[in-house]
Amino acid sequence: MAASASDELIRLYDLSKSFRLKGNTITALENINLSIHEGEIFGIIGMSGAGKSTLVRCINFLERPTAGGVIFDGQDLGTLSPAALRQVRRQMGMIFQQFNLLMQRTALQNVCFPLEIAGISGQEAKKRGLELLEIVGLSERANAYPAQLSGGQKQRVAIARALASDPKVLLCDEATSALDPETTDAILNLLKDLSKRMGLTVIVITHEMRVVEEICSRVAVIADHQIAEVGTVKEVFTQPKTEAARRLVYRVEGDPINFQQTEGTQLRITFEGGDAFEPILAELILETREPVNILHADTRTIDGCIYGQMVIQLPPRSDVYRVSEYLRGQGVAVEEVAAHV
Ligand SMILES: Nc1ncnc2c1ncn2[C@@H]1O[C@H](COP(=O)(O)OP(=O)(O)OP(=O)(O)O)[C@@H](O)[C@H]1O
Repeated sequence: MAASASDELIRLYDLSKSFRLKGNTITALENINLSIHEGEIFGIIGMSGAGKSTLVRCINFLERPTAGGVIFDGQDLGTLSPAALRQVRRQMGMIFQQFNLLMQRTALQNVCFPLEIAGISGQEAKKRGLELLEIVGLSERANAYPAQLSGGQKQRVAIARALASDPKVLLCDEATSALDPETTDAILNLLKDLSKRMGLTVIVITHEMRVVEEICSRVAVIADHQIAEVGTVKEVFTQPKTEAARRLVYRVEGDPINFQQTEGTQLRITFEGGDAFEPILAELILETREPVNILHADTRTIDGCIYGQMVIQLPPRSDVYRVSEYLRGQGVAVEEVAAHV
């Protein structure tokens, strides 16, 4: 669904950021233009050093852009007084890879901290803090100290704390990068749920493609400090247009496959949104009685549909025509990439 201009929560315009370091100028971001809509989960991906963290810190003006600016909910942050900027920042929660909890305070006290700073009374802050811990599924650990919590639990506390000021957007800087895959899934589900239930806009900075696949609706690829590509996750992950996006999405440059030395015939199968490949291959083997060997697979499941490529090998003297026709009949594109007898 196309977003209307009124859906826009954040606009970055002509934004550049450079740092001065020992007489040298280091460019972190160059001429970034980006619009983020209310209620969406937006991913920002890029190689290390591309400028992702700087971008997120410019969004909430922890870093002031060197040129261009940020419009948040209709207000140009560069024009605000320090007090007005502090007010706006309260609408932008942030979570980090290392959680950044206060170690001498319990989970509940951590969540209450921003409420107390905002002048809310102890009793009221405690009540709200407990509600927030309930929302993130951690009520029973309210009195535990961070050292007594697992990584996933610490991140839940950090999320509850970030939600305390009732923000419009949650900025997540590599928020799941220190977590194991199972805990990552649990945190991603929580973020998805919060976005859906509270209409929260979430911006996810990550180097993990699967995080973007799992929760984001749109994604921007940053390369060499600029936006290389922006689009829906489906568009960017299935048909990356730039080399930078291809490198990230496929994790390789150019054509990743070279199995010229392998015996038999190799077929490249391209999936463009059909059902999972396991049943297709199982049926293929049953139907044609050919022993198919998977040489390479780089596929992704998005919205329950499969995209990407796979190279299969058939032994010498196989009925390649029959196998190809069977696969085409299942709606996948097939192309012979090598044949050796
Ligand atoms: N405070 C700073 N002073 C000087 N240079 C900086 C500063 N912050 C970032 N940079 C530089 O800006 C560039 C972008 O850094 P940034 O941390 O935004 O990249 P990143 O994409 O988040 O990388 P990573 O994934 O490794 O965290 C890098 O060259 C970095 O060294």
